[in-house]
Amino acid sequence: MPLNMFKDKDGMPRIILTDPNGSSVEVLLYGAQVVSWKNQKKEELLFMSSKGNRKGGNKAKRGGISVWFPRFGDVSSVEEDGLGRKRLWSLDRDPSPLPLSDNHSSVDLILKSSGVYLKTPHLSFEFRLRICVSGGKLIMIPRVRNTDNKAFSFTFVMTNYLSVSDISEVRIEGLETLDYFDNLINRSRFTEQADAITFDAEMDRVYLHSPNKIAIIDHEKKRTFVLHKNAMPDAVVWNPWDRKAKAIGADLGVGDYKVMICVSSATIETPIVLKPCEEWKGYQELSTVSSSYCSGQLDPTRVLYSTLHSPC
Ligand SMILES: O=P(O)(O)OC[C@H]1O[C@@H](O)[C@H](O)[C@@H](O)[C@@H]1O
Repeated sequence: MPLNMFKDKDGMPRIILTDPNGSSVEVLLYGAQVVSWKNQKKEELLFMSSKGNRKGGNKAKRGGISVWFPRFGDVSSVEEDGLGRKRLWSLDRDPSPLPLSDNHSSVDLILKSSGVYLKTPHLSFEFRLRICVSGGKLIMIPRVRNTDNKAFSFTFVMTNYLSVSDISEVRIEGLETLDYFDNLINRSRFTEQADAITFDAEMDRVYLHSPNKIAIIDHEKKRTFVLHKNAMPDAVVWNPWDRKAKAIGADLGVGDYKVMICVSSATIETPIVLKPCEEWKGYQELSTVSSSYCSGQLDPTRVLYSTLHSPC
């Protein structure tokens, strides 16, 4: 299936995957960041910042999908915090044993600790990421292997910046009644009381033990994103709203917060622990359905708890 690899104007290797129905995904090898996901009609489904690159040695723009590994938001270890997004990945020439099926386009990437420069070199891992577009769905399968002779623990987040028409018209279903840490109130723990999550101010929450399907409903666009995940029990919901967007400044446009929502697959509360040679495998699938699937018509048992049929 078509895979087009080229260098962009900054000399950065990029890959474009196109599936038979015309959907496409674009990936930067720097940080293994997905910077575009387009449907058959060539509409962009991911948000990318209208401003320049991030600060602090990260050569990528804010937006798309990127992975936080081996630490998420860990101020005690700036070097390890989001390490995977600050390095150049390689094509994985030996991606077995994941099976492949027809009608998809995929790429396998790898980041090895042996190729990663650290001031405090004590990590030993192989991080593989399969990115696949199939029937318009964007599937990402991360795998982390401990290549050390002692146990290794890590937290993991797959940050999904979704493009929405107007954040005030967005509703998230699947997180109601869950406990969450509120990052805006010193990570205090609360229980969600609302029927669904809606937005009228900054939000930065880690929902715990979330179901494996979450619906992000864009009323104005009459489109619902379905986030389907496995082995990542938490979900981060983030929108900076106007004040934080201004404070972020350099890599986020002032009005960008209105047309984006971050809903991320995560494992934060309980870090993953791998014994020597053990491997962890996650799964994330993003798809869209039309508004017939929107609020009030969501069948929670069918939608939120249905099983996965991965083509990748
Ligand atoms: O830095 P990313 O991956 O774009 O994540 C989006 C945001 O997610 C939030 O949860 C964090 O508190 C922010 O600091 C972060 O910027």
